[in-house]
Amino acid sequence: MTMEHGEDCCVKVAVHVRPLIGDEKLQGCKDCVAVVPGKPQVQIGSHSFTFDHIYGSTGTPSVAMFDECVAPLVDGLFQGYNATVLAYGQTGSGKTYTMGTACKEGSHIGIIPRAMAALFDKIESLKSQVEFQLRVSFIEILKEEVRDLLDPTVATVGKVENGNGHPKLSVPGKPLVQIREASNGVITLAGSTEVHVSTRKEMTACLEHGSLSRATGSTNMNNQSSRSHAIFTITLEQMRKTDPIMTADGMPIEEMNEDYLCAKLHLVDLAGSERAKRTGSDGLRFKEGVHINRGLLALGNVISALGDEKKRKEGAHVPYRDSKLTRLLQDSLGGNSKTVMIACISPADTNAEETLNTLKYANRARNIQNKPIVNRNPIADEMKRMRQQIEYLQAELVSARGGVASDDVQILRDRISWLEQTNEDLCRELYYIRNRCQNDPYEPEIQKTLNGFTKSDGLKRSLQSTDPFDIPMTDSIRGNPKDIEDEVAKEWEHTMLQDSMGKELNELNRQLEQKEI
Ligand SMILES: Nc1ncnc2c1ncn2[C@@H]1O[C@H](COP(=O)(O)OP(=O)(O)OP(=O)(O)O)[C@@H](O)[C@H]1O
Repeated sequence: MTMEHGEDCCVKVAVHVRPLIGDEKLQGCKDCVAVVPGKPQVQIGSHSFTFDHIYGSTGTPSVAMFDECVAPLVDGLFQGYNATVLAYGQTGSGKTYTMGTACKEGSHIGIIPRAMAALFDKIESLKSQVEFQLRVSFIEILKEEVRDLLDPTVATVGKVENGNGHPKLSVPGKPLVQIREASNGVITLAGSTEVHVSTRKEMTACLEHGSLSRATGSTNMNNQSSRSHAIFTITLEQMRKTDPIMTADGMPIEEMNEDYLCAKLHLVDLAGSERAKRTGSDGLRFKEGVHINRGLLALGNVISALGDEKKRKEGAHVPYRDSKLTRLLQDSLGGNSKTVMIACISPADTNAEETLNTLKYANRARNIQNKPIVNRNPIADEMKRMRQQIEYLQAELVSARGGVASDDVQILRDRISWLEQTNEDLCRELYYIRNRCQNDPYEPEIQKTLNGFTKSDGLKRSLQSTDPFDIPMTDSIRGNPKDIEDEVAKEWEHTMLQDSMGKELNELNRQLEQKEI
């Protein structure tokens, strides 16, 4: 994916102060957090911090949080910008409540359900001009393992209160989800289920289904404590028709085009930082706590490295590889994403030390600079760049040779025009085939056949989206295997063609560079 508006933009940090809750009131805890009226400033003891927004307590009412912090990110998705919302805080401070990760019908509405509503409202208003495809994935990082919460081969066997945090039965030998970094630096998850959804109801079902599979357990600090970091990701693909550009006398300069954009929204509910003494954890809970704290420490180190202007200018190493969490959030922190961190805090005086730590952590995150970019078809962008380069070279040559354009450059120019046209056709066809796969009852068979091919992981994953709520196919409703094989072969041929076009472009680029010298 390529850069269109590579302007730096800081990670925005909001603080959400929850009210004192039942146990804290029973223990006679006092409120030790003060919000300065009319300012996004919070005080605890002698410490004072300014953030982008403060919600709850005497700050802005929590209901404004979505509109001010998250709605602009949802809008940005439609312009092709990736976004991340990250809830951070001590155990029991309200992260899951704020994100709405454990959403149930009729319960408090958190950020994720509201983001879904905003997304579908916008799709509804644009669907006459733009074609949309939506996919969701939901994973958790538990003890440094990435688990697929939408895995259709995993049977949820009911929530185990005070249990071992694994209320799931997985198929033995099934490989865990792998974190991969593509050559362009984009982080992908190999082997995680991506579910195609077309309604808000379907998306909510994915959130609820995945939340049920998430590892939770009871500790002294929270009787339903999340024992893992959970990431719910919404991928929005758009195919938009752009009008032809005309000259003043009505001649088209550029033909009507199809613009493809793809953006991801990561909604992250981190596990809470905790102290074994206070959570009363031992055995398995203690081990989980050690992993949670290790991941959060690694995240803190990444935030420190990115937030320190001097280190950033010196190009200091950012330790993304120290944990799965930081590796997965590589794009969200210091990368290609518009990011909002919501620091959740408890106002109770018994939590004052942890609250102060959360505020210090969040304060450092404010200094992180990201470079959000518009994510569109990279080959088309590369061609646009080459076309400009050719035009420039041609003009140079024409003036140097007294008005006669070089044959070589003309040949390159024709070749690029052909590649541009072919690429556009392929993209369009690929998009429609994917669309058909999604709506076609034969899809599982296509996927099965696809699995037989040895091809790049990226394509495989993009075609392997499996709906966990699908009813298994019976033999009688399966498609004609010959048609399916033809379909798959066609798709495979497209991929190979695009691949070879990419290589050819690189070669053309190299030739042009030589000519420039
Ligand atoms: N803003 C709020 N208003 C009212 N109650 C809240 C609020 N935030 C959190 N709570 C309550 O506080 C308790 C702890 O919240 P929650 O489970 O969201 O914490 P958490 O930070 O996700 O904890 P953990 O890290 O242990 O998973 C819950 O009972 C929740 O209902």
